Order: sequence, then C-alpha cells, then structure tokens
Amino acid sequence: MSDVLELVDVTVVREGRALVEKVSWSVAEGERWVILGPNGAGKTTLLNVASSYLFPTSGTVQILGEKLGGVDVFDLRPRIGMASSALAGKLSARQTVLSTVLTAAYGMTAGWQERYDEVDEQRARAFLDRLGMTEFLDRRFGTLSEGERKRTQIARALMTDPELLLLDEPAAGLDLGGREDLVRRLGRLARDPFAPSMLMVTHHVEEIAPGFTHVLLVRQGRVLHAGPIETTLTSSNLSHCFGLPLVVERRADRWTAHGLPLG
Ligand SMILES: Nc1ncnc2c1ncn2[C@@H]1O[C@H](COP(=O)(O)OP(=O)(O)OP(=O)(O)O)[C@@H](O)[C@H]1O
Repeated sequence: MSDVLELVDVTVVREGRALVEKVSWSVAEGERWVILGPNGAGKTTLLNVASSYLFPTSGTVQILGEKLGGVDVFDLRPRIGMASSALAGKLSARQTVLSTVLTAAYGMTAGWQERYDEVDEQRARAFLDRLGMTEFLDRRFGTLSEGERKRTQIARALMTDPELLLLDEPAAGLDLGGREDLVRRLGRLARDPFAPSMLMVTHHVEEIAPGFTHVLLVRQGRVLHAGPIETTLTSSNLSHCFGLPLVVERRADRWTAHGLPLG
C-alpha cells in the first residue's frame, strides 16, 4: 500500500520554541488514525502540516506522494478535505447549509456563483443526507447548533472527493446525543472502503468511532507511541501520554478511559 502521508524528522519551531520535534510518522492508504494527547501536545500542528498549510522548519513531509516544498500546494489542497473549528470560523454565517457545502467544490469559503452544476448540487445533497442534514439545507450556517455545524463541515470536507480527510476535534462541544450521533456517522465513514484515509484529532477515547485502525499518542511535541489501535491504545501508553494513571477499556468496539482514585 502506498503512503498517504510520510513525515521524517519533522520539527516545527515558532517564536524560538519547538511545537513538534523530530516527528517521524507514516500513514498508509486506507488507514484511519486517531491523534491523541494533552492540550498543547502539538496535535493541531501535525494536522496543519498534513494539510500542507504549515511547512516544517526542518525534516521532510510527503503528502499523497508529493513532497512538500517541491509541489504546488494549490494542486495538492483539493485532494485533502479538512474540518476544523478554525476553518468553520471562515465560513459565512449567512450562507445556507447547501451553499456552504457546494462552495467547497469551487475551493471557496463563500458563494458568488448564481448557478452550480446540477451534478455538484446532487453530490452536496447526498453528503448532507449521509450526515443527517437533509432537513437543514436552506438554513443559514450561522443559525446551526454546534452538532449541526460539525456535520455540515464534514459534508463540506468530503465534497472535493478527497484522498485524505483531516478532522480536528469533530466532537468538541457536542452533548452526549450529538457525540453519539457523530460517532455513528464517523464509524460508517471509517468502515467504508471507498472513503478517504482519515486522521482525526481528539481529546477523548470515547470519541473514537469503530473502524479507526491506528493511534498516534503525542506529548510535548513528540510522538510517544504510534501503531495499530488494539495494541497501542493501552492503559500504560495512555497514562504515559497524559501523565497520570489511567485505565483504558474497550467494549463492543468503543473505548473508555478513567483515572484511578487518589490513594
Ligand atoms: N504560531 C504559534 N506561535 C507560537 N506557539 C504556537 C503557535 N501555534 C501553536 N503554538 C503552541 O504550540 C503548542 C502546540 O499547539 P497545538 O495547537 O498543535 O496543540 P494541540 O495538541 O492541538 O492542543 P489542544 O489540545 O489544546 O488543541 C501549544 O503550546 C501552542 O500554544
């Protein structure tokens, strides 16, 4: 299987500080990775590198077979779908849900065309339907709840038919029902053999959908553990990553974690 992403000795320095340091990591086609780690560990920085929006200070990055620095990123970016709160902040609050998804096909955050291709509109409707957003097509993006917004963003990220899908904390801010609804939908996507390779940043193992295959555990800008989820997401590795004793359990393809009581 070919590599979708390959980082070799990647370091990102900002204001004299290494946000990520000497990270080597490769993602093969079809894999679905969860990136876990405490606040400030460098998770979003890694996702921004994978999206080609952030160039490393040193090290090499290969995305979808193209070396960062040796390729026109404007050719590469349509091949990558991304959903994050930073990106959501750039979307027009006045635009309808349908237009919000449709504009992705034209690489825009706001609409200007009066007409879109019928085929694009059908695709946008189909993605929104898959994410349970059919009844919101004409609603303005700015009036949506957090959960509805997240689902719209994922539909939007899928619109360009990306080979790599990047999700930055897709379940952040959702209530229990909203989280479970999203996890079910992400699980369906993760198990779809035609869906793109996926990288998802999260803070909570409860947000890992069935179908995710690998985990990257990061702390203080460094990779602590990386590998298949069943063997890598262990109590000892998670405790090491978060710096306190944790017990992680897997039941019916879902994960939970809890701290041990103070002695
Ligand atoms: N442009 C920047 N200049 C200086 N420091 C930065 C910059 N961007 C991020 N940082 C710092 O780099 C570290 C890693 O940030 P990053 O957002 O990648 O972490 P994260 O693991 O995604 O955190 P969180 O879980 O809190 O979202 C943080 O300490 C952050 O404050």
